[in-house]
Amino acid sequence: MADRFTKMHGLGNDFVVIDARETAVAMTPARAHAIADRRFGIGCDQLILLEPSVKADVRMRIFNADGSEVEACGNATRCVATLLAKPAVIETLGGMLRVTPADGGAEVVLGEPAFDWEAIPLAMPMDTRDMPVAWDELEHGAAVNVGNPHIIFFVPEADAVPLAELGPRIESDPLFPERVNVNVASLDGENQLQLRVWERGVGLTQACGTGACATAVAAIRAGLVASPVTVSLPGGDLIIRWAPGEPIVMSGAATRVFDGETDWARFG
Ligand SMILES: N[C@@H](CCC[C@H](N)C(=O)O)C(=O)O
Repeated sequence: MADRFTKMHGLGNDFVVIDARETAVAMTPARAHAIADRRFGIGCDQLILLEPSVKADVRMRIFNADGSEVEACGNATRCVATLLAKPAVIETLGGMLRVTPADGGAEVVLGEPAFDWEAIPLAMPMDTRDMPVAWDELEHGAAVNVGNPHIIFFVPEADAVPLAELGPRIESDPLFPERVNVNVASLDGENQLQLRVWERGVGLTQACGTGACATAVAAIRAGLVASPVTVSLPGGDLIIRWAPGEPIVMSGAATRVFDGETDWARFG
């Protein structure tokens, strides 16, 4: 039997989106991992499963390429918003997201960021504005949870950081009981940041929407920039708006690549 999916990306962060709102598709970490595999599967950074929701217009489940099911994905949320093609509320493990499709992309209203060490979560109490931590040249991170956990390092030159080496070490450090997404950012003009992200459960990606949100929030909190902030990632730019006590708003592009058919049974 042919099963349908849509291949999409948000600034090069790519997804296999399965619309299971009418016909259920069983998903397990092993199956998601097999589908995401770029050699033997379809290939993607995240697998996105759309299911019916009793609380919102749709429920969006997010699986990283390693098969782990996670709470949030900013770029995929914009992609799903364009598929829904009208203003909607999307239920995720990380909270309810309000989305509005816009020309070539979408605007997403995420919840308010969390800063308490327990909410990141961290393994021990710590000031999340300026953490007394260091992994080689990456020191004094800031931690923010925007539905999923992030650590952010502000550095003179984001491109110069050996993130492929430091990212996996930090992601799996015991300080982060649920692992962490690792962001390195540098100031790139007034209210502009350059960002690279090592994503939990994936590795280096072309863009990370929640990473852009967490980094902009940490930079605003540190007084480095003012909202709105332009965050430039290897795959393109996102605009992030935020003020203390308010939800984060992210705007950016979303791209439909192709509609495909397969047989989910071949992925276990
Ligand atoms: N690419 C995403 C983030 C996906 C989830 C992340 N890897 C995690 O494990 O939390 C984005 O655009 O936000």
